[in-house]
Order: sequence, then structure tokens, then C-alpha cells
Amino acid sequence: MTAVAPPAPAEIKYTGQYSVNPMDGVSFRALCARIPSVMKRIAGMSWAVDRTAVVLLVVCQVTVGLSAAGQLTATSDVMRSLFGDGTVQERLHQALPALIFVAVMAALSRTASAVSAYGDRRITPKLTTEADTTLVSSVCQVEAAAYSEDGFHDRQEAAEMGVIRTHVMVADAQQLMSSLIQLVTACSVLAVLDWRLLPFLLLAVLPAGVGSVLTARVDYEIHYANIANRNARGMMRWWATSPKYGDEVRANSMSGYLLYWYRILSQQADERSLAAAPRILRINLASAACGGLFLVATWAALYWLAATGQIAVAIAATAVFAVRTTLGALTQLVRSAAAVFHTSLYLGDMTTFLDEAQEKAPHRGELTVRAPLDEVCVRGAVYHYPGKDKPALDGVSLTLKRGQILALVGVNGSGKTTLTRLLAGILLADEGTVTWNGTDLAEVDPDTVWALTGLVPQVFAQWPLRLRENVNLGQPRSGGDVPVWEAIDAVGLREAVEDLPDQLDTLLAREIFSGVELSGGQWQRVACARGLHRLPELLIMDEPTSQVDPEGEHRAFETLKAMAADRITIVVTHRLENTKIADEIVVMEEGRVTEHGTYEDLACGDGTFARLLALSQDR
Ligand SMILES: Nc1ncnc2c1ncn2[C@@H]1O[C@H](COP(=O)(O)OP(=O)(O)OP(=O)(O)O)[C@@H](O)[C@H]1O
Repeated sequence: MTAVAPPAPAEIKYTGQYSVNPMDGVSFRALCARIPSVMKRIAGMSWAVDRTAVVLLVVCQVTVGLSAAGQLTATSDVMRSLFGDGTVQERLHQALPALIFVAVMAALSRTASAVSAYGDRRITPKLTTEADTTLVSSVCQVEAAAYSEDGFHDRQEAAEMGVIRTHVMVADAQQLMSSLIQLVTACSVLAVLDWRLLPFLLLAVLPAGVGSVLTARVDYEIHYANIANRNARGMMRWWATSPKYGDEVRANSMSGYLLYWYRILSQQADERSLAAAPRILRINLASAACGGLFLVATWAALYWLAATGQIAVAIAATAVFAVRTTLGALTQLVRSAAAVFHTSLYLGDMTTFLDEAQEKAPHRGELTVRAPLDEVCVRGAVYHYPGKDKPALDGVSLTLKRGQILALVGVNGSGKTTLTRLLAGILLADEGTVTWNGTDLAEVDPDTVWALTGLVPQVFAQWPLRLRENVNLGQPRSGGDVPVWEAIDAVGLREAVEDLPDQLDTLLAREIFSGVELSGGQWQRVACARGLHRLPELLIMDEPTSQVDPEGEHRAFETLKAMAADRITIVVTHRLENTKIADEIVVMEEGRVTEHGTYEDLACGDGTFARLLALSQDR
């Protein structure tokens, strides 16, 4: 077999309504004007997580600033004494108190800086956790339809960067504050010495500030252009490295192609970064050249003032310190302002996404539904997935009564899963209604619906939790472990669980130290046990036994029959023999119900069900 070179992955572009970089066309002034509002937001977020630490930070910043002013003023006294009259010993003796004061101020400044770093360490982890959990909970709470919207996941990826930036946010804001305070104090001292030096100094650092903001903007542009690549790369990384898919990757010799794909995606992102490098170099060179020029002018002005006798040599010597302190504070100020600005870009994405998630959270109504659930009724339901012209459901009507088992069958893509999502209120119909006990789900608080629902989906989660929580999903029923064992018995898993090292306490995640892995069928039995453990009013099982052996499957369906009287049960299945347990079978085709009846009616008829049944027995 000749090896064929693999096709390169398509260039992924972040497109659609949200693909426009929010920074495009925004003026430099507008960019700088964002900084105070970002500082306010950072202060607000920090205040919310740790007020004491915020107060500590402010006190420390003020202390650092005041001690800088004290050091400068005392330095001026030291210089005056050193350049004054008398012997060297006398002049040194005279300068001693001011020197001691400088040392005390320096110690105070260092201590305040250390305490301030402590304050930062107190706030930052809480802030990051807060931002992270807010993001996760917002995504968990959006209407399920939002997941199908174009670019939703990409915007979530962009928002993740805002969370990551919270690591440095407080440190950046704190440096900005501290350099601002130091600057004000140093400038005041310098102004008292000779105000004519100030404009030169400002001009010396301004180009660095402009350069930093422009560089931050270019960085963000690259970040924005790479969002889709990062998103796809992250998913690919997980799928390629997760042990769950390790066999498939190896036995199908996929590693080569996956790595090739992963590398190309990374290279596409790198190319964008490299293309921007010359722009950043030009910005940095220009800002360094302008800054250097003005700095030379500052020193020249100082020299000229001293040489022409306009300021005393002692003052000029102090001015050297003041210029250095001011320069340091100014440089720090522009750097941290640029960093805060940089952070603001990512925080902007995060808050935009959180606002979007808030908008997409269910706003359905205040009505509630309560057990017992006697009837679920679908009337003329139509549903389109976002961006799709063809409806996934096209005018479905049916009524389900308490105690009834309904089987949903049909070819792949005929709309069975979508119908179950509407019945459980996960999706709302575009047209028509779904009612529970006569109440339209569009007006009901969805939490009250889901409190009465148990869903075993086709693709179920394998939670990295202990076995107990994998069954009760962290919602234990009264009776301790008894109901958990009952659910485990109902799916025939007791023996396997008893063999586990810690039984119900066993962690089901091979990737985590001391965790164990179950077989595919055992995992599916656990998923079924979850649905049964909830004793729901509406139980939906979508292909619940596709990986389970015949004995387990038989047992699961026997259990369903035994439990059916107290609920409405829906089973989606391609194994048509299993539909014998159903009181009614509904056959779906292209989003419509085309046949319904009992197994005997449909099997003896000449419709789709009979055709599919014959095919399933034709071996
Ligand atoms: N999240 C989604 N976003 C967009 N389209 C979707 C989504 N889920 C399903 N669809 C589309 O809706 C149609 C019905 O899908 P559905 O999953 O309901 O079919 P099904 O009958 O359950 O199929 P299967 O037997 O394969 O499970 C299909 O055309 C499918 O492509």
C-alpha cells in the first residue's frame, strides 16, 4: 500500500457576528481612557473577595509612596550637609541624622512592599477561583440551545483568557497604584528643587508608554485571530492524549496524523504571531529612540542649570536622585498601565461572554410543576437547531400518560433525541407546545421540571467521581447507601462493584492516582443506575443498553417494566425487540411521527417499523 500524504487541516477562522475584534478602529485615546474603569473593576472584584487584603494593599502603597518622598527630602538634606562648609568629619557628622532617616524610610518601604505582596497573594487565588467558577457556572446555566449557536464555544475560549489574566491582574493594578503614588511624591520633590526638569522627564517616558499600549494592542490582535485555532487545538489535545481514546489512536495508527494536525494548527497560530513581530520591533525601536532622546535632554538640562549656576551643586546632586526615582516610577507607571490595559482587553472578552451567558440563561417563567406527573402532551411541536434551515422536529403531536412506556424508533437523524429533549424541557419548541399536567414548559421554571426528570443519554458522562456519586450524582436520597445499592442491583452491577477496591468509595477515573476504570458496558450500567436512582416522574432512556450484554439488557428492561407504574417512561432504541415492553411505539422519520401503535400492530403492518424489524432479523 503506497502512503498518501495526509491533507492539511483547514485554516480555522473565527467568523460570524462576534468575530470582529472589539479593538478594531478604537483610538489610542479611547484605549487609554479604559484604564480607570478597569482599575475600578479590579478594585470592585478584589473588594468582593477580600476587603482586609484590599485595605492592606492601599495602606502599603501609600506607605511606599510617602517613604519615597521622605527619602528624597532627606537625601536633599544629606547633599546640603555634604556640600556645605567644614571638615569632612564635620560634614559627615552633620549628614548622619538625615542618612539614618533615609535608611529607616528605605526599610519601611521594603516592609510595605513585602506586606503588599502578601496582600496580593491573599487576593489573587480567590479572585481567580471566583472568576473561574463564575464562568463555569454561567456556561452550565445557559439554555442548551446556546451550545448549538455558531461560535459560542469560541467565545467561551476567549473568555477563559480573562480568567487566566486574573493571575496577574492584582499585581499589575497594585504596581500601577504604587508607581502613581511614587511618581506624585517624587515629582513634588523635584518640582520643589527645580520644576524645569519635569517636562523633559515626562517626555522621556511617554514614548515607552505609547509603545507598550500599542504592543499590547498587537498582542491582543494576534490572540483574537488565534481563538479558533486554540479552541480546536485544545479539543484535539484532549482527544489525542486522553487514555479513553488511547486504543483507537494506537491501533488505527492515528498518532502521526493527529500530531501533524496539532503541529499545523500550532504553526498557523505561530505564523500570525511571527507576522506581527516586525510591527512590534518597529514600535519598540521608535519608542526607545524617542525616549532616549528626551532622557539625554533631561540630563543636559540638569547639567546646564548647574553649570550656569542656576541651581546649587547640592540641589543638582539631589536632583540626580530625584530624576532617577521619578524616571523609575514613571517607567513603572507606563509599564503597569500598559499591563492593566492589556488585562482590560481580556477582561472585556470575559465580561462580554458572562453578559451573553446571562442573556442566554433560561428566562421562561415562574410557574412550577409538581409530582405526580400524570400527563405529558406535545402539540404541533416544531424545532430548528440554530443555523439550520431544515427542522429537526416538524409538527410532532403525542400524549403520554402516567404508567405508560413509550418506545421511540426511527433511522439515524430522524429526530428521536431531539423529541426527548423537548419532552424534558431541555429545548423549547419554536412552534407548538409541550405541556406537563397541562402547564406549558415555556412558562415553567426549568429546575422544577428537571427535579422530576431522569435522563440516561446516548452519550453519557463518565464523571471522575466516586462510584457512589456517579450513581446519586451528589443528590443522595434518604436511606444512605441503600438506594444506591438498589439502583446498582437493578442494573446487575453488584458483583462488579463488590470487586472494586473501595466499593462505592472507588474513584472512577484511571487518570487520577488510585482511580480505577470500568468496562464500556459497566459504565453504561452505571449511567442507567443514575436514571433509576432518581425515581423520576419522567424517565428517558436513550439507547440505554447499546453496550450492555444480553443478560444485563434483559435485567434492565425487566426493571423498567417493574418501575413503570409510577412514572412516564420513554425508551429510544434501535434494537426493535426491546420495544415489546412498550405500551406504544412511535416511529419517526425526518422529524415527523409516521407510525404509532403496539409492537404487534406495527410488526404485522407494512410500514417502516415492519421493514426495519425484517432487516434486523435478516442475517
Ligand atoms: N446539537 C445539534 N445542533 C445542530 N443540529 C443537531 C444537533 N443535534 C442534532 N441535530 C440535527 O438534528 C437532526 C435530528 O437529530 P437527533 O439527534 O434528534 O436524531 P436521532 O433520531 O436521535 O438520531 P440517532 O438515531 O442517530 O440518535 C439531525 O439532522 C441532526 O443533524
